[in-house]
Amino acid sequence: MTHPTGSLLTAVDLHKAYGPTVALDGAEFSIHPGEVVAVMGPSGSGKSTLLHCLAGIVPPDSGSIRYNGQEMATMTDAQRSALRRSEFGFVFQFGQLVPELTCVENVALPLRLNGTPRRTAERAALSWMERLEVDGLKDKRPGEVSGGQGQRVAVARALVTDPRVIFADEPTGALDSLNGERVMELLTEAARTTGAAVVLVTHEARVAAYSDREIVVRDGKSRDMERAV
Ligand SMILES: Nc1ncnc2c1ncn2[C@@H]1O[C@H](COP(=O)(O)OP(=O)(O)OP(=O)(O)O)[C@@H](O)[C@H]1O
Repeated sequence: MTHPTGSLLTAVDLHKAYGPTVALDGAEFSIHPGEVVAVMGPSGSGKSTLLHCLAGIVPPDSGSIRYNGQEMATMTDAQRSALRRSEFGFVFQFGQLVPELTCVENVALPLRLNGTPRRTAERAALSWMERLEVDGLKDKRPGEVSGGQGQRVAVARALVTDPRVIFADEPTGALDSLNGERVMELLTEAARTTGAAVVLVTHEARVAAYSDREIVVRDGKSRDMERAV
């Protein structure tokens, strides 16, 4: 298997084991700029491991991952973490907002970590919070907002650096269906306006319906599903 051309992020023949547990067993992946790809599959099939490998958080035991044509394994740790800070955005199941910071400080955090001055960072953060309809919560702390509101704050934080790829691991997993759908609508709409690609891990067909394409992971192996509609 070779890397497909024209893709932004590709993985070929990924293997990863945790001790005796095989998490990835020859998984493949590719995503184009601006594409929303849902990674589906049963619990324990290797979805999160695939996402962590693609994002350069966990190194695979073997196989190849390329971002923008560059082999991830040949990057230094510093290069990989710079990539995560500037090119990638992350949304997890439980927002993982910093409880001590206000919502606007949380959204501004990735820019602050990249060295952007506070005022500029918070101005950009607020404009993303407006788009995610949570600007009214700017001075509240994560403990004072609802689950759905917190996830929208987390989506704003993932988008604030204008990433090329957004990794979303069960972003609606802790939400009721109405809130979940709103988060998905806002996330995919925002990604389409900025041209970011979205890697969306979910086991819910309703959430995957927001994607352009689905990949099913089973026992660490992946299969590309052509969407009928
Ligand atoms: N850090 C780890 N240490 C040990 N085993 C792990 C670790 N991470 C994942 N695993 C194991 O690897 C396999 C794949 O896990 P992974 O979390 O990738 O699956 P998943 O499809 O995302 O599951 P879920 O839908 O339940 O989140 C599972 O058997 C899991 O127990």
